[in-house]
Amino acid sequence: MAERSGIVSAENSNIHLGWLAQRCVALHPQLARPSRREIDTLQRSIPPNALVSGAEGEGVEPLLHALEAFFGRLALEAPKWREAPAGDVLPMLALLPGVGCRLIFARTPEGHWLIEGPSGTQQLSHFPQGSLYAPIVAPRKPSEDSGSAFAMFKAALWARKGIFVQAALAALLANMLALAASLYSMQVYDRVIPTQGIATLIVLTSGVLMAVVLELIVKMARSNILEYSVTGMDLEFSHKIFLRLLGIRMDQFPASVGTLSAQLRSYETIRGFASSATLYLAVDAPFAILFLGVIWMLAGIEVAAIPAIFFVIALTIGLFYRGRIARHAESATTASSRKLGLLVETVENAESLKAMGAGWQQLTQWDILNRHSVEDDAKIRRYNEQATYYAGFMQQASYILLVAAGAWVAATSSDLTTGGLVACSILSGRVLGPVGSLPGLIVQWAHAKAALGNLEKVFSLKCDNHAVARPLVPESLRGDYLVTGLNFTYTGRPETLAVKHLHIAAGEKVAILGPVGSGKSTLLKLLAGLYAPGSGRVLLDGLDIQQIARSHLSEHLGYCPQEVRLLAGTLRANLMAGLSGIEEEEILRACRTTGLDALVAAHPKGLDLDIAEGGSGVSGGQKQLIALTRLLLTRPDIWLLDEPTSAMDEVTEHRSLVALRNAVKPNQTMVMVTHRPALIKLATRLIVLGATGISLDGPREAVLERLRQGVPQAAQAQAMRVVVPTAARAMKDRA
Ligand SMILES: Nc1ncnc2c1ncn2[C@@H]1O[C@H](COP(=O)(O)OP(=O)(O)OP(=O)(O)O)[C@@H](O)[C@H]1O
Repeated sequence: MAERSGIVSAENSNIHLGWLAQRCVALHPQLARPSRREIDTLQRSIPPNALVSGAEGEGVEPLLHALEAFFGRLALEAPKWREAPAGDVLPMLALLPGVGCRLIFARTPEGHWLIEGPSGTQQLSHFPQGSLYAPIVAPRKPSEDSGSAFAMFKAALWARKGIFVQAALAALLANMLALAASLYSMQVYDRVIPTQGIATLIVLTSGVLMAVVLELIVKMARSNILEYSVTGMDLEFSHKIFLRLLGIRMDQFPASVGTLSAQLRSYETIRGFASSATLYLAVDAPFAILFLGVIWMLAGIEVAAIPAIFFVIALTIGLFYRGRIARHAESATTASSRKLGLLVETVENAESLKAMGAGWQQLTQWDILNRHSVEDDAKIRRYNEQATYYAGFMQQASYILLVAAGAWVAATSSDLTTGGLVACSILSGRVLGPVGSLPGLIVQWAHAKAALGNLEKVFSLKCDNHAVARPLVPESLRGDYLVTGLNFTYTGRPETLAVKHLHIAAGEKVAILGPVGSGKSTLLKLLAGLYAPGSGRVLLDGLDIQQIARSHLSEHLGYCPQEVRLLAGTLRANLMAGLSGIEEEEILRACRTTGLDALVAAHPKGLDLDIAEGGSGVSGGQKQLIALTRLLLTRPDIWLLDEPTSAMDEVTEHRSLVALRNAVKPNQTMVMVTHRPALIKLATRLIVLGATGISLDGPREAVLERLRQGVPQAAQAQAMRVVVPTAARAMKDRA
């Protein structure tokens, strides 16, 4: 990276990431525009003095980091900063001290630079000293790693092909140098001992020692090169896999958290295989042919044939064990994933298990799974040992037979000298050496293959904005929903929801009612774009919601889940999750509105009170208060609430409803799922779900009246028993 301390002067107000994003997308329409919140977060990470004079580069690092993240978010190639503009790679991004962040578009025939900023275009004859420039380059082809785990690994290896070529060259050199040792022995036996040539011995020994030292250096260098690239791959993989996890569409999420985490961790096994020393030994295997060639030259084909035959036999035995080892490795990997799943489930539900006295069931399952994985491991170990013993036996037998054949050739003809025989015996060890490492390699390969299969399962899950090349980022969202021909089914379940036609106009306040399990939450998740319908469409403002960028939906849609889960950290961090630039006073104001201030005031740490993973240590009602307060802080355009007050007492619920009533603007759409009569008061329209989809839909009073008169289905009537009379009474009271 270029020297940066030269960047001085100017104001941060001249760095407009919003404008820059717009221009970049105009230049490369295939780029996905980041959401306003993402841009805002990056903009805030740039200190005010990022390009300010006298600060001697202070603030420049965060600016460059922010721009790097910005380029990454746009899927542009990382900026490669230069100290001079280049006419042949325009347009370029320019950080101009005293001017700001600009785009250089062209150079006029008079030699002036045409630059563009948020307030328009201008010409500059020269740039201020200390400016930095980076070309804006979109990737030549979309990243290949989105399809499968294998494609991701392949792309990462391909990107580092230069390093592997270097490693292969180092292997070639190391093996050529290894030849020197065997040829040295030959010269000592044939030339030095018969002639007592001590001077020759000293020269030869010095030469071969140098060769051996060189071999060591080359091997160390090779190992360092590979280690460096493996570390880089490791960071890349873990980042991409986590990103993939974050992108999985919610209806695709596997039911077992433990199994999913085990699958995600599989990459560690693959990484272990890629970085294993045994793999590097395998690189030496092709050189066996070189050594066989030298043996052939020194002793003839009959001697060279012996290590060649044993090489083939050892290889065949290794491959024979491959299938067995692979089979057990696969089932051991599956068992270990399921063990982790069971472990996570047990820890998460420890309280319920204890209360129900069902711990022994988990223990039985644990023991069964454990037995499977221990048996598989034992079998793999046994096969590995057997294969290793066979390989060792092959090496010894090859050595003995080679010496015997060589001695026979030497005794019956003058084609082979004693020195030649010694050299051949050393080289035969080199031929069979890599085969000795084969069993270990097979075991690691089998585990890596099973792990890859596991990871592939995660990669086969559909992501948000699945198959949408360029997710839409509309300027605003009004909240006009149109659902047509919708069908939704959870994997392995009967159809959960069918909605032929549903229109919710922008600004409507809708409550969804219905019996337990009728699909209310599912419908809300479909309206939030968290789930994609199996068939039919959910249109938001006339756009297919699945085509709107997920980050954009998260920014504009306030979704409050039925079961609130909190993140490990502080209360403040939970209230601010995904948000930035919110002042403490604003947080406290929101807390006062919902009544969360009581929790803040009761704790000596206030907003910094610690929250454990999943939110344990906070009551159900408090969790809902936290979720609601956070929702108020996000100031969404559309409100989707799934039983937001179900765990609250009446007073808290009343306060929350007042807060909601004040926060939701008349032109904003609000859809609530509820069993609570109090919440219905906020709605002007009620939708009742039955077993077959929407059974009633209309203005609140009309629907309540219908429900009181007689409900279409018995099950529905039961669900309405609580809601209807109380809500109707409440409305009568009001009237
Ligand atoms: N993740 C899931 N995997 C499989 N089936 C599910 C899943 N979530 C819900 N279901 C099933 O889908 C149906 C509808 O569930 P949903 O949560 O939408 O109902 P609901 O009307 O919101 O119920 P409740 O009033 O109890 O909250 C139920 O039969 C439920 O068992």
